[in-house]
Amino acid sequence: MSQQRILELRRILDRLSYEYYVLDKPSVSDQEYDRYYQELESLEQQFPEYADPNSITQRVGGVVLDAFTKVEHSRAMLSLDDVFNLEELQDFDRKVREVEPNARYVAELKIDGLAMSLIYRNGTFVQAVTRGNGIVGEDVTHNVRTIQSIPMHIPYTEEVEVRGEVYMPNASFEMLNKQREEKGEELFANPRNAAAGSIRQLDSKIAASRKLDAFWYYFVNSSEFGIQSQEEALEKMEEMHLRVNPLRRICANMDEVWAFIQEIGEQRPHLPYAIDGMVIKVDSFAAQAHLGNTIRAPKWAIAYKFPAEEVVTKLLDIVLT
Ligand SMILES: NC(=O)c1c(N)nc(OC2CCCC2)nc1O[C@@H]1CCC[C@@H]1O
Repeated sequence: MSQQRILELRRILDRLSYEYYVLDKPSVSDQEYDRYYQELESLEQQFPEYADPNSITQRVGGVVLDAFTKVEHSRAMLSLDDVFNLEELQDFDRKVREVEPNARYVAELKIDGLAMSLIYRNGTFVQAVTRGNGIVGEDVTHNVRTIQSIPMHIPYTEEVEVRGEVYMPNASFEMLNKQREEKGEELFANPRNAAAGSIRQLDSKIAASRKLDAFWYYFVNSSEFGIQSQEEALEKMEEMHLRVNPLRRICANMDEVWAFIQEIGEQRPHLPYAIDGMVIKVDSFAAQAHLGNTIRAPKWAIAYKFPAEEVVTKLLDIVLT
C-alpha cells in the first residue's frame, strides 16, 4: 500500500536525518540514505495526494512568499544584559546571592546568530517566529523548515515551544562569501549577518542553500513537563531530538564560570561556529522565578562578552598571512 510505504519511509528518513545532523553518528551509508530518499521522492511524485509540508523531501525549499506575516509571541522573548570582565560577573553573582545564596549556574556558549522560536503541536513542527522586537516577530516557517537538524516531528503530543539561536556555521559562511566574491557580489561581514539575511529570504530555496544550523536553549512551557531547572530543560530538549549544545558547564560559583570562560576562550578560534561570549544562567527555575526579570532582560541570567578581537590584529593577520 503506497501510503503505508510513504509514511514508513518518512519515519525512517527522519530517524536517519536525526542521527546524521543532530547526533553526528549516521547508522547507514550515504548510498543507503539516498536509496530511501529517492524511493520517497518518486512515491510522493506518483501520489501527490499524500503530500506533507513536513516530509523530509520539503527541506530543499520551494516556497516563495510575497511578504512575512507578523506574529505576537506567546511570551516575550527577553534579551540579556552584558558584562565584560570578572569584576562585573562578581557584581552579578553578589546580587543573585542576596536573593538566592545557594544558586548554581549553567554556563552556555553564546552563539552569535539570531534568536528563534519554534512551535510544535501534536508532535509536528507548525511554526517558526523570529525574535523581532521581543514582542512581535516574523513568521519564517518556510525557511526554518530547511534547517536539516530541526526535527519536523517530536515524540510529544502537547504543545511545545522552544527558543534558540539559528546560526550559519563558519564553513557555510566561508563558502557563501567565496561564491559571492566569484559573482562580484557584496560579502557578508560576519556569520550573524549572513544568517539573518538568509532567514529573511522570501524564497526558501535560497535559505536552504545557505546551510544554516541551530542550537536550542529555552523551553517556554517547561513547567507543563515538570521540569525544574535549566539543565533539566536542556536534557529534555535533547530527548525531544532537538539539537542542544553539549559544550556547557554546571558551575557551583562564579570562579568555576570564569575557569570555563577561559577554557572556551582558548577553543574559540577552533569552534565550527561563531560565539561572542558566554550566557550564565541560574540553574533552578524556582530561583529564577524568585529573581524575576526586568522589562528587557532576566535578572537570573547575564551575558559575558569576549573582548572584541582588535581590528588591527585581524588586519595584520590578513596582511601577514
Ligand atoms: N545566543 C545564545 O547562545 C543564547 C543562549 N545560549 N541562551 C539565551 O537565553 C535566553 C533565555 C532567556 C533570556 C536569554 N539567550 C541566548 O541568546 C540571546 C537571545 C536573545 C538575545 C541573545 O541572542
